[in-house]
Amino acid sequence: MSAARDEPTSSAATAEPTVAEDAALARELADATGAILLELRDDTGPGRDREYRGDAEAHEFLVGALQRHRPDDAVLSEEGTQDPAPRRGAHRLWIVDPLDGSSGYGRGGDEWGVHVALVVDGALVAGAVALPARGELADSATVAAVPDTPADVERGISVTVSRSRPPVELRRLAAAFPVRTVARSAAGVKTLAVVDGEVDAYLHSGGQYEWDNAAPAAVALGAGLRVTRLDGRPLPFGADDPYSPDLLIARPAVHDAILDVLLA
Ligand SMILES: Nc1ncnc2c1ncn2[C@@H]1O[C@H](COP(=O)(O)O)[C@@H](OP(=O)(O)O)[C@H]1O
Ligand SMILES: [Mg+2]
Repeated sequence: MSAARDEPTSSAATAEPTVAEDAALARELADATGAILLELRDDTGPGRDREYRGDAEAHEFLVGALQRHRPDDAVLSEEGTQDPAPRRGAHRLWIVDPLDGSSGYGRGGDEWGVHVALVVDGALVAGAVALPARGELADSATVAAVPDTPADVERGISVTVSRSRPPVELRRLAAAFPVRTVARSAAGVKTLAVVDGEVDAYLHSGGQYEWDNAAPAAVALGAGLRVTRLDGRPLPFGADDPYSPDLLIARPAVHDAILDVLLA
């Protein structure tokens, strides 16, 4: 994450929000979108109608608020246009998932969230994840650091994975050391389980999009976790095609232990 943009500037012409200001805005808007979703949940019965209304109303509020607060910035939202032309080459691009885990939201569980992230010149600089039904809210600037304690592979590693689409790589990991699998819905729920120290790693493969993982990645990086693709490369953000097939989020010692197995 860039520190240089935190430097104060005296020139109004070049003034741009600081990283801390952008992270605070991400947090404020994730929280406010979450409040709208909680109210809608309480006003509607479980089912597809709640899910579709949640997606649509969260998108409308969140994208409208970003346009008011940051009128010069581009926005990529899961529920918005997928045409890359309006955001191609944008200096500042917000990547948002107004409702991640929407089917769980429709059913009435607590595994869903709101993602708000900012990419500047292709680099992920700020983000926030709200898990309103779980009372959790985290942003990249204020999240506490996760201690990089050693990976005790002999005792085993806990890995959180998609409830509906667990990664095939689990089998290779389980052949190398004991693995405790924790199935959860929603990328933000799984990421905050690593940030909170409840599990050692979040592993996903088989498909995802930048709106699913940009804000979780920003919060994880802010907490000192390592975030990469399963081949060890950093996750790219702001591409024309927002498809983002796989990821691994873990503290560095655990990340090394897992990639040692996956890349062997
Ligand atoms: N194989 C896949 N292809 C496309 N998207 C996927 C996917 N696996 C997970 N996702 C998306 O990643 C998010 C988290 O998924 P999961 O809960 O399974 O971990 C969900 O976003 P949405 O709920 O916003 O659609 C889901 O649609
Ligand atoms: Mg999503």
